[in-house]
Amino acid sequence: MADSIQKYEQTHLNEVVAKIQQAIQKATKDVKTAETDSKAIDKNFSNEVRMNTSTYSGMMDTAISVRQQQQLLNERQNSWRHASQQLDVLKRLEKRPYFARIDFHEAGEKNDETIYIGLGSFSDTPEHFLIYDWRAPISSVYYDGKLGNVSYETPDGTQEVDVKLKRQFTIEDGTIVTIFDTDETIGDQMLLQALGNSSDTKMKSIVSTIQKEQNQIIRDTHSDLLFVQGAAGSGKTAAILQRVAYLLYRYRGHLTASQVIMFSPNQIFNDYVDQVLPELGEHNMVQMTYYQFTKRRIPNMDVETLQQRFEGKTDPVSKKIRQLENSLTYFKAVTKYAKHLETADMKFRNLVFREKPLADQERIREIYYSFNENYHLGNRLDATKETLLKSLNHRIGGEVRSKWAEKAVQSLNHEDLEKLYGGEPREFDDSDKEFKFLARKLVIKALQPVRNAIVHNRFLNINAQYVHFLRSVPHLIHLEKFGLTEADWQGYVEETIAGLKNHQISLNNTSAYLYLYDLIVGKKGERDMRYVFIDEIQDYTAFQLAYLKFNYPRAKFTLLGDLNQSIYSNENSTTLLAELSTMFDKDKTRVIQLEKSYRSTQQITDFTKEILKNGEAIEAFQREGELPVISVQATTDAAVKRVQRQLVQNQNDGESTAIIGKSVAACVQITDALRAAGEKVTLIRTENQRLAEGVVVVPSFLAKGLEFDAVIVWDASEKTYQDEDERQLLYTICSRAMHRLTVIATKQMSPLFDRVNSKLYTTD
Ligand SMILES: Nc1ncnc2c1ncn2[C@@H]1O[C@H](COP(=O)(O)OP(=O)(O)OP(=O)(O)O)[C@@H](O)[C@H]1O
Repeated sequence: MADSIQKYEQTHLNEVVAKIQQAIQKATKDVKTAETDSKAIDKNFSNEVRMNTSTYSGMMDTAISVRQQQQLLNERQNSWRHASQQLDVLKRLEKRPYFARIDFHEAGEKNDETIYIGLGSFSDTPEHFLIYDWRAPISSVYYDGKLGNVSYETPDGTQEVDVKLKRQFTIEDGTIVTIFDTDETIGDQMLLQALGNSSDTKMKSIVSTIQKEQNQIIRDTHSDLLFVQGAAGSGKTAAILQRVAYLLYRYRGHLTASQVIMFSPNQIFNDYVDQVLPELGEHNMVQMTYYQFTKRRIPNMDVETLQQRFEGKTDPVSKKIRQLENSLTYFKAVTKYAKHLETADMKFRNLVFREKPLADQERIREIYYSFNENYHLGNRLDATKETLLKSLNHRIGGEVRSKWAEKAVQSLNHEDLEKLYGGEPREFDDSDKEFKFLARKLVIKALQPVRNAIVHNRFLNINAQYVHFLRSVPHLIHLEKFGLTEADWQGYVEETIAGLKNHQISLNNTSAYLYLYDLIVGKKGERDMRYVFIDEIQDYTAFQLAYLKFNYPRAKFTLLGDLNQSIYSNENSTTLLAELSTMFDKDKTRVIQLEKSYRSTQQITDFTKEILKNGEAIEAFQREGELPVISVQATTDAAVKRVQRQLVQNQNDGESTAIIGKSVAACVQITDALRAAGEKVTLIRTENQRLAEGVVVVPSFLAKGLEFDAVIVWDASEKTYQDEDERQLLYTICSRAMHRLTVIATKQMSPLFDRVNSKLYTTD
């Protein structure tokens, strides 16, 4: 790059930085003023607001003045919040004000325009922007096209511009380090530089190098369902995190981070991505795993964990049963069954008071079915509750005259009496009235648990109801279409009942159980949630997706996945796609395909994609590295030694390493062996652990979505990976590596590598 350009840009940068610094000074003052103002108001509050509650007008005055002070305080606090947010943005901009410049000509305008793009916007006068936020409509031009005519979307419609220059900068502490002029979407050089960095325990934002297809994902505002199918490492996760930031900016004032929820594969992944939005100056959205989403609603059950699900039964009948439970057919069966409950078969529990039924199941059933057919499940239940509460109130009179109440009043001590009288006047005409007063209070208190039980639907027998549903399945679904007999199913139902008795429930049953409960109580879902993101969609079932859609009825969905990375191999991810298309309006569905893989070197991507049978479409990003190594050792001991040698080499080359085993057991095996040999490694056993620095050992199902400089695949032997349907799992594991991949086996390599061209790896 010519020196004159470098000089020009550095001078411009210096001017901008100087203005930012001025703004920082002013913002710092504003924050202080707002702080002092708040304190002063607080002080005033105690000095000036006189509490006068002796007369009605005095009370009014006091109330008005409290309110005025409160309003003042709120205003000051708002301006404080605003000023400190502003200061935050400015401080971020001071270090790295922008990363790009574009020059363009807008149709109808006299002159060309130059704008600089950074993490936030900055202007010295209201109309004069020195930096544009990367999410501003015009910034889209930087990501979207080449030089020449480019269109971009604004809230007022599509605009055309003629782009004349696209320039990228790397800036460190106020100094320009590199400048690239480019006519590519985002010049490869800049991307190369970004991708050359080492892995980290936290994911970083990618705003300066967002690719064209990723930009489409980020800025889509029309689709109700945005489905992103992309190869491992194609930046799906990166793109959606920037998408959240974009949406928060685009709908500022109407959308908050709490109205955006992201479902991620496991807690480790949540932890891995939780810095991206703060780095972009935004609050994190709500983040959850599907397991957490369901588990919080049935705290007294042990819901099947990721590990149990991963290591679950693989016999043919269990597989078929899972296929059935995963399907939309099953979801519809629950819906149909619930509808049927409007006319018959609801299960109730007795409402018990003092060991006798206050209303027994029969009576409750009578009430429940006494309402006409216009009452649907939710309002039928509400009406039942109302009737039950009324009869509870009628009951009070009777109980006041009961023996137990009389006895209870007689045994009240002084302290109890004080409590029962509370602040109420104690003058009674006669002792009978006083007795009734006290007895009434005692009865109401004693009936409170029953009242709570009614309010909280505890008279529903949801467990029995669910079992009844399971038993009804053969009447609702043609089992033979799923290759199952009635006996297969009944066997499974018995197993589930036994589990429920021990407070154990599978994730599939949890979904159906909760859905049935929601229908019975007429739950309408969280209508406030506006955007739902689901990462690694291939690991969800159609049932779960339908249930999430039911839970967030007004939200737009962004689903990301790679049908080649389905790790619960026995579930069929292509059916998922077909079922998905029936759930959303076709006109409002958009599918975006990402084929380029950015995570790994060309050598690693070329190798991993050959593990797949249909991996041709995956395109490697041209970044050179060494060939993957396959190493088959004669004994386990030798294999462990081979791992140790690799660790030394990785460490010498500054590559952080993850050893990925298939199951927890395999990970424990290698961890123990390495520790016995004096190595320091961190074993990640459960999803609630955090990623640590240094060497980590991770089971495959927890490595989802993560990446590491170097990956050692532990025990890729024939005995470990044999099944055709483990191909995708192996692909997922290998595709976690950014720069170096070592595959280690004992005795015999897994046949799943047979189709990989031998030129694509070396052996030792
Ligand atoms: N435009 C980009 N600029 C810079 N880095 C990028 C870009 N796109 C993706 N990356 C990087 O590539 C790596 C892989 O991205 P990401 O984890 O989002 O992929 P993914 O599609 O979610 O992968 P997987 O399906 O394997 O979980 C990350 O390190 C990410 O930062």
